[in-house]
Amino acid sequence: MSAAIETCELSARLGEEPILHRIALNLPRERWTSIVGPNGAGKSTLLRCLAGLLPHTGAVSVLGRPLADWPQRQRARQLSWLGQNEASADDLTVWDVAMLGRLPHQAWLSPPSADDRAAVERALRATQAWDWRARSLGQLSGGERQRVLLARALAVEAQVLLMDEPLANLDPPHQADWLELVQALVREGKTVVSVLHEVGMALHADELVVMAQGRVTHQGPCADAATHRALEAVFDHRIEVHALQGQWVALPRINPLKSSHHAD
Ligand SMILES: Nc1ncnc2c1ncn2[C@@H]1O[C@H](COP(=O)(O)OP(=O)(O)OP(=O)(O)O)[C@@H](O)[C@H]1O
Repeated sequence: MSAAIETCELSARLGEEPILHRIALNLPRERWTSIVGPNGAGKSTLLRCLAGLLPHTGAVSVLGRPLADWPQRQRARQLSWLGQNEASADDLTVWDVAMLGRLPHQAWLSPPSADDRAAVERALRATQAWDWRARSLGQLSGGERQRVLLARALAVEAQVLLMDEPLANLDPPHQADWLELVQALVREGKTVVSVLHEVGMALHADELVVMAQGRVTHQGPCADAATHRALEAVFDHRIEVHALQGQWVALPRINPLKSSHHAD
């Protein structure tokens, strides 16, 4: 299957600091890929490079075309972005925030079309944010706000969605909703690439990219034993991957000596 995103010798710096080191990736189309790894591994930096938000060296191509060759608006229609702790205008209404996702579809200063309004409604309903559409973003809780930002990313109706920590602040039912949403997007033929700290959630993806110290240490299907071993290794064997009721789960590995006082 052809790649949604390919990188070759991708390197990036933040300030003077080299952060990503010659990353080669091939992320399949119509699949969900999760990027995991310890704090500071460079996951967000990689995702920002894939989105064209950070200067880098080496090559990145999206849907078979080098990132730099895409006209900006066209790229913004094909590549949707949900960032981590994004600053957004608190006084905008939820409806207006979601409508920002339609900007790449709109002519300069023209009002939203019926298609734009329909896409925004679908997106707000999909994240159960529709009832808040007249409220301002600043009046929402962290998790509610995250669902509105997710709706904005969905409203783009892009072919490829890049999401950095999309589960931040979401309670368990809404995390499960997010999983179903991503699976539905993939069934529709979209490609999703997410950075996730919740390893158990990441294991629901089709593919896993494991990162440490600015490098990819493993890429493979989530169901593969080799992927599980790479995951356990990158987290210093402080987690163990097990099968449970048809799902993969990551359990913390607790040192019995250190925790023995709990049993006293
Ligand atoms: N402005 C900066 N200048 C230099 N180094 C930076 C800068 N911003 C971030 N870094 C460093 O870059 C590295 C990669 O950061 P990045 O946010 O990509 O990691 P991450 O894997 O997403 O981490 P986390 O899991 O903690 O979110 C970290 O070691 C971080 O300290």
